[in-house]
Amino acid sequence: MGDQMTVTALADIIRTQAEILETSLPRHAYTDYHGDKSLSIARSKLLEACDKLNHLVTGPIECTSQQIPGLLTDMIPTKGTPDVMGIAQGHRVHAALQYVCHFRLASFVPADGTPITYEDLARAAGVDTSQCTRVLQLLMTYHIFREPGTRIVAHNRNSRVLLDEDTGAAVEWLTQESLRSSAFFTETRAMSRRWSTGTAGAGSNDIVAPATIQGVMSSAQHQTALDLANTGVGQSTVGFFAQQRMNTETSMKAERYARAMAGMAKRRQLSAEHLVSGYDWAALPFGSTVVDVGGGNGHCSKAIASCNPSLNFIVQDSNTALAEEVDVEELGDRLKFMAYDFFKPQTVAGDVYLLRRILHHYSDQDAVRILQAQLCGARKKPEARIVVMDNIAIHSGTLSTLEERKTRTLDIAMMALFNSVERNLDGWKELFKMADPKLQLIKVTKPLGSALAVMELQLDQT
Ligand SMILES: C[S@@+](CC[C@H](N)C(=O)[O-])C[C@H]1O[C@@H](n2cnc3c(N)ncnc32)[C@H](O)[C@@H]1O
Repeated sequence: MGDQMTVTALADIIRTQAEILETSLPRHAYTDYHGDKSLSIARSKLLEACDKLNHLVTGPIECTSQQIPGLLTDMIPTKGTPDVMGIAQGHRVHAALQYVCHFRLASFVPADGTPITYEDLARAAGVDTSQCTRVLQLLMTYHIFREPGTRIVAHNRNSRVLLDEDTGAAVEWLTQESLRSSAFFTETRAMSRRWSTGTAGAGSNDIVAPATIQGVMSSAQHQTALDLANTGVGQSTVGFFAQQRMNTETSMKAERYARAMAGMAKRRQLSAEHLVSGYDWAALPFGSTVVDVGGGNGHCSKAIASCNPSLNFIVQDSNTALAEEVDVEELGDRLKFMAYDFFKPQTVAGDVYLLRRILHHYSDQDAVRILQAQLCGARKKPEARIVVMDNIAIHSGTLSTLEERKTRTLDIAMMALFNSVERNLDGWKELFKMADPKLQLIKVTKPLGSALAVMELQLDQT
């Protein structure tokens, strides 16, 4: 769907696709298409057309061509999302959400949809009534909370998701740490460029740092925007996770991060159900052991184990506190937790080493170290597989703009948080080759509705 389409042509697409969804699915359940590909396609066509329509009607900026001569005609044909100024102000909305999460406003609004006055809500949350009202009224324009009468507020479908502890933690983390890291995004890039010693990417104005600050410089070059936002120049460059073990505040952040990850995983596109369907677990020999590396609270292993009674699972993670979270009692001895640092040589001789949502957090250099550590285990059994479930970045223009936007957003998040990257298939192949030239990618599957692909790897024994 190009930018050349007319408003009415887009409206026609919207009508056709909307009718397909409305006649096939219950109201408000347009994501519940249960593996029906045609409904999934109808939904994505509908959303794509809405986005294009919005873009076309809004234009690049909310002003008239008289105010800025030539601007509208120059800019409408370019690819992009509507209203540049609007996008540039997105952080105001994030600030409002941050406020709501910090003061737990959602928890004081009755969950059953009955309203509460702004005054009562503010009193319960211990905040200023006027501030709280202004914050909520902005969010209402984004369909988060509703105002069913004068000076009262109630939950709607969107605001209610904040009541879920994990989802609430995800929104809080995104609007706090993650938002802060975004604010330092360009500064971090500029800093590492300025302090480069004149090699790749350095410009003629680059400063060669004096020897006295070499230590700070080399650590600063590896700093992420998140490090800079949290600790300042040259401080704590050992990475987000390690940094979180430093004190009470950071351990609280670590807990919130873990919860936030669980919250993100609750989105359908990241559901563990795609891992269950995306790999032929039933084909593994009876009694096989799946090693869930960086498996967190074991929710993925639990989902696979429930459908594959002949398999055993070892969930490894550096944060063993996560093991407390998920009830795995019904699986008995089939699922065990183990403290493990995935940069250290793997000691368990498993049949499958599962790395789900691990490698995309790391630069190529560190991701190679993680893979090589797992190969120490994989070499113990000739048939052992490594299964990587992660995002595969798409080539520009191959999917809808909305799908591409998700991948590109994640890519920037990875750069800001971890100095890492969302890899396309060639990038993944290159990474595997760097880990070991004998490590072969034997299968790639992308389950319907999943944001992540399943990549199966095996060491070539010849
Ligand atoms: C994004 S979560 C992914 C969790 C799980 N695999 C999933 O797909 O939901 C990353 C996990 O890696 C763990 N982790 C981080 N650094 C680690 C390390 N050095 N060794 C082992 N686990 C680590 C974190 O505690 C967290 O549980």
